[in-house]
Amino acid sequence: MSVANGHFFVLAPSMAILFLAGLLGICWLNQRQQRFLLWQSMAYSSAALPIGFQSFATLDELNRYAVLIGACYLLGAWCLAKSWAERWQVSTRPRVALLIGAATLAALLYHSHIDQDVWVRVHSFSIGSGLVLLLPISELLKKERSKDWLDETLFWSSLIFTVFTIARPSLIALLGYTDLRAFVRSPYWLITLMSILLFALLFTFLMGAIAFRESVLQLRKERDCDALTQILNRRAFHEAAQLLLADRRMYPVAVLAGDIDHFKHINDSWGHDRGDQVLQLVSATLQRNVRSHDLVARFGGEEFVLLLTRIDLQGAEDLAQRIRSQLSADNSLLQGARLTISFGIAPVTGPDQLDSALKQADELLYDAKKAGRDRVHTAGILYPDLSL
Ligand SMILES: Nc1nc2c(ncn2[C@@H]2O[C@H](COP(=O)(O)OP(=O)(O)OP(=O)(O)O)[C@@H](O)[C@H]2O)c(=O)[nH]1
Repeated sequence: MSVANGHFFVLAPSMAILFLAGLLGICWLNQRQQRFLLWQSMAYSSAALPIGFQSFATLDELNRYAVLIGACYLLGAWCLAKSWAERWQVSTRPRVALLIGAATLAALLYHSHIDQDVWVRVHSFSIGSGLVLLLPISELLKKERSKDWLDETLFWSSLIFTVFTIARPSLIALLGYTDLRAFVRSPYWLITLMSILLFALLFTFLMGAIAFRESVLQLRKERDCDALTQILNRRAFHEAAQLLLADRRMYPVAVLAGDIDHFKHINDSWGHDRGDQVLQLVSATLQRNVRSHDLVARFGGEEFVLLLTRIDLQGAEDLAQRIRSQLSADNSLLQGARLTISFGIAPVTGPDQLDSALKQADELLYDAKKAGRDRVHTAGILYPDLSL
């Protein structure tokens, strides 16, 4: 690559990095949640400008603007560190980063205006940027890392890039490329450009893939979960229940239909917000009492459904009674009043029979309400008709 090959070719690497910056910026603008995309976009923009300038500059101009160029690269390194930190939820230690930046700029100033030495400048800049990148990595090492393969790849790529940033001048010197007189046409600059471009592509791919997966997970959660209580909604319950019921090892299975008693009265007396808190308390209590392979769902209003696996009807009834007594003992939300709930319980004998089991549990729940509420009615047991 040389200036003689035309302006476009010389500017191609910086344009490519600017293009990636734009791409990441657009991705961030679309949902404005994953800020690591924004920081990465800013990192690429900060690096693309000096790369473009250096592709044209003479050695004399490089000496004159060394501090400005260094400041842009350092800012880019800090933005990239910030994007990793944002993803890992760690600090970039801004004060330490500022100190490293100041020391690097001082070295660049000295070796560009007092004792001109391009090699020392190149080394100072590489070490300074590398140390800034190392800050979030060292913070991440203090806490437990995610075992997810994309996050693991991001961590190792970040570490390799940081080590490479620090050691790049020495590595290129090992190849014998130490002549920096015609800087922009030197093999040093070519190798540097190519490696920056490759890493920029790698990080764009990784961060893009992480952002895409997060968005899909978020959408799936919004589709499957009730917004207020964060438990399954009716549609997701049916989908998950069919999967569970197809596994013979899960039997015996019982379905519980639960309904908070006099919920309208709770809303009317304590307000709708308190009603919402009661719904959250009930769903938390239900979840606390079931096992990991059981299902808890809100079917709407104050109506909940549980699918309990590897449990007989007696066990399911004991569990419903336990939930009932835990809720009525908790008077944190309804001072001076008891929070009660009624349940109907029916067995499920196969995937095709879920709907009829739900219907039966609903009828038993209706009977429990009629019989005075705050009680559990289980299939196969005759209860006295208290409504008479
Ligand atoms: N706070 C709150 N209230 C809700 C929500 N969804 C439904 N409701 C209210 O829940 C109440 C349900 O009232 P009803 O169906 O009469 O039931 P109930 O008062 O519990 O009576 P029983 O079930 O017979 O004991 C209605 O007033 C709805 O407005 C919600 O998401 N939040």
